[in-house]
Amino acid sequence: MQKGTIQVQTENIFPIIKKFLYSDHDIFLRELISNAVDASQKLKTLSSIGEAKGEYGDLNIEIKLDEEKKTITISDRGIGMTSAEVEKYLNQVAFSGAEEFVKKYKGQNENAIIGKFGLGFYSAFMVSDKVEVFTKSFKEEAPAVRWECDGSPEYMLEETTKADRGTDIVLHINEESAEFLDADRIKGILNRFCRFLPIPIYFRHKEEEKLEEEKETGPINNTQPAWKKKPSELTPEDYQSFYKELYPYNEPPLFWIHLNVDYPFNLTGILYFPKIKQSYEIQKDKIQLYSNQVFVTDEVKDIVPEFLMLLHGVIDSPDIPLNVSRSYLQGDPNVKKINNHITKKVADKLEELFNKERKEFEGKWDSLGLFVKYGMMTDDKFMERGNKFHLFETASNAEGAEKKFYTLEEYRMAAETLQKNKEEKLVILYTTDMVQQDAFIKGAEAKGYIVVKLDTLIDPSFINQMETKWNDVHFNRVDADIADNLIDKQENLDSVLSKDEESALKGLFDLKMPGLNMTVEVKGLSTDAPPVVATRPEFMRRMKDMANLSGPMGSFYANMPDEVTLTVNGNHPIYQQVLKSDNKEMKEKMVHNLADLALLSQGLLKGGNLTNFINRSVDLMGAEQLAGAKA
Ligand SMILES: Nc1ncnc2c1ncn2[C@@H]1O[C@H](COP(=O)(O)OP(=O)(O)OP(=O)(O)O)[C@@H](O)[C@H]1O
Repeated sequence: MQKGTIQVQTENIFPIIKKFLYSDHDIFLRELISNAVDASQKLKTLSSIGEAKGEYGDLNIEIKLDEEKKTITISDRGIGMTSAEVEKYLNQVAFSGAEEFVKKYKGQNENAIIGKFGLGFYSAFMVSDKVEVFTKSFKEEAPAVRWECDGSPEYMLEETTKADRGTDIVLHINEESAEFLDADRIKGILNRFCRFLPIPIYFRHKEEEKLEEEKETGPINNTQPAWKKKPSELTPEDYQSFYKELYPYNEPPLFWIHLNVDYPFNLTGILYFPKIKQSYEIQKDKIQLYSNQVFVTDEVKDIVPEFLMLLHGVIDSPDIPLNVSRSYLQGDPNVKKINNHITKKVADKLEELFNKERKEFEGKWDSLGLFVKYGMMTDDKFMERGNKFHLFETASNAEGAEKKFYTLEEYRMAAETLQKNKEEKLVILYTTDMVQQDAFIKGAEAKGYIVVKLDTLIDPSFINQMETKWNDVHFNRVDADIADNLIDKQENLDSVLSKDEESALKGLFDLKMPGLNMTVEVKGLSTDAPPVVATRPEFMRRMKDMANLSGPMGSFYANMPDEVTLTVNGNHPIYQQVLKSDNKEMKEKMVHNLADLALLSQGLLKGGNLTNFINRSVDLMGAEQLAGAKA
């Protein structure tokens, strides 16, 4: 037997390491199993080049929990270690690593440290009072050895007997880590970190002694996950079922992108576009990051562009270290490259779908639109690509009307002659609510304008941003003005009324209503246009919309009265009667009702104003009936 002192100067590194790593003790299992996987794969490689002799048999890794003895054992049938290798790798490499760690980061901020350092083998001491290693090298002449250490720099190394090649790491779980003596807890960790490891992993614990039986039920991991296969080997069903494996409760994805890069960095993975019905359903952090099939994290913030966090799936890159942290990733040049690559691939895929299967693409626009718009807003490179396949969906309530989709260029071509304003900008008319704004949509369509639907949560910001990015385009909500004025061509419209009649009419509409700041104008619209149209200037309405969202400016705008323009249609026949009538009270009531009806259609008639309208309407009905009875 050999006793020795591990070559470190700092006497008490373990308390420090324990403290630093406190936040995620679970990873000890990932680290030790990763080592076991490495050892198994090294054996495969050595055997394939003829350096390890004979059949290597099965290379299964076994995790055994013994609640009574309070141990967790990780066993592999990999290359194992000779006595000299144990000295070298466990006493020198692993522990000098630990010492370096302490020297470098003592006294520093905890978050900055975790992730900059491979935790490796000594992470075993986060949860153990004592660690034993039984190992037998694949080199046949080498005897098996047992190594033991209680976390102090003293260790013990002796020859032992071990039937099989490989390594057993026995962790004597310490008092504070008793939680890991629970089978469900261990299963949970295995599921998280080891689900797609390339070597079969079996878990057994004392109460389920029958390992053979368990073997029949199969390993806990899928050793050949879809992303590791060639796209040509996979059917759409394979992709779908892999998605189901990752997210059992989700609806099937819309489509996917298989990533496969060798140069200048190594990356594989599958990204899925999920079905999203509403923007509030969006869940970020669904993409899982792996390093050689070892789960690293599902916080992919710095690897995947912000807007693509809406995607689901898996990214695997050995160029990303196991112990990633935010601060580490931000400084990593590979991460930036990976980021750009993913953005490009996603744009390629969308463009391809758009070009080859436009109908299908349009059918998925409800969900796709969110990614595309979000991407165009946050990433100028992506916007350049997106300009080609971003779609506007038409809004039409007309009977039998079919949904149409326009790219920006197509919209421009179709609307250019009618929808250019006096500054030569293309005016895109949109609705945020097809039901509420029905009358306005119909009015605009009657003039030959094309109204599109921009009714999702991100559309208001999308509109604002695209107006600055597409510099010859202006957006106008379809109810921002009467149809004649929507495009702002500054054409003069005359009514059939004389100047005197117009000002008399305008006077009648000089109504004072709390909470509303009204401007009245008399115009000559067509006779079948409504008698009064209430509109809200685009700018003010946007301000109000923003007010609902945030900040001190928000509450400033929220408290401002609603700006409304009442456009009185001088050509409407009803005014001939109104102007002729001597009944002042009746006239005033009618005019007020006409104004209220217009406000009602804009959702601006509230509170006392609404009550007055109801009462007045009841009054008017009575009066009319009475008038009818007299005659
Ligand atoms: N199960 C095992 N079988 C054979 N060798 C092992 C085993 N576990 C550890 N080793 C040896 O001990 C060395 C040190 O392990 P450790 O986990 O500390 O570092 P690492 O695996 O090299 O790097 P990392 O810090 O990324 O884990 C390994 O490189 C390997 O040579």
